[in-house]
Amino acid sequence: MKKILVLNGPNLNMLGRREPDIYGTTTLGDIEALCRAAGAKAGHEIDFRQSNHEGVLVDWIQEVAHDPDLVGVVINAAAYTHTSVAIHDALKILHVPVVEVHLSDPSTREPFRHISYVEPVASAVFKGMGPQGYLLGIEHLLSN
Ligand SMILES: O=C(O)[C@]1(O)C=C(c2cccc(Sc3ccccc3)c2)[C@@H](O)[C@H](O)C1
Repeated sequence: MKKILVLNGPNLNMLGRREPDIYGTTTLGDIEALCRAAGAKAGHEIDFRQSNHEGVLVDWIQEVAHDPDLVGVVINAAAYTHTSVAIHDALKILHVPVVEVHLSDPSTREPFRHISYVEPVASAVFKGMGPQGYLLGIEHLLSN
C-alpha cells in the first residue's frame, strides 16, 4: 500500500492546550485522525509521527528515504523549521515530494520565525490554515 509520512516537530504533542488564538484548540490526535481519514479515502497509509528531538526526525526521514511505497512527506517541523540545517539536509535525500505545513503563518509572527530551512526543499507550503493545511498537503501529494 502506498504511504505518506506525516512528521511533526517539537511541542506539537502539547497542541490544543495553550495559545488557542495562535494554534487553535485542535489536538495533534485530532489532526492525526483527520489525516488518517483522508489517507484511507484515497487508499493510502498515513504514517503519522511526532518528536521533540531533531535527531529523531532526521532518523525517521532517513528510515523512509528508500521506501518504494513512500509517495511523499508532509512535515510540520515547528521550531526546527527555523533552525535545522540537519532536517533540511535529510529532506534533500528524499526522492519524493516534501510538503511544508504550519498551523499558523510564521511570516506574520516574530522575525525569527520568518526563515524556513524546510521551504527550499518543499514542493508546496501550506501555512496559516490550521489543520486544513495538513489535508491540503496530503491532497497535494495524492495529486502528483
Ligand atoms: O504554526 C505552526 O504549526 C508552527 O510550525 C508551530 C510552532 C509551535 C511552537 C510552539 C508550540 C507549538 S504547539 C503548542 C501550542 C500551544 C501550546 C503547546 C504546544 C507549535 C512554531 O514553532 C512554528 O514557528 C510554527
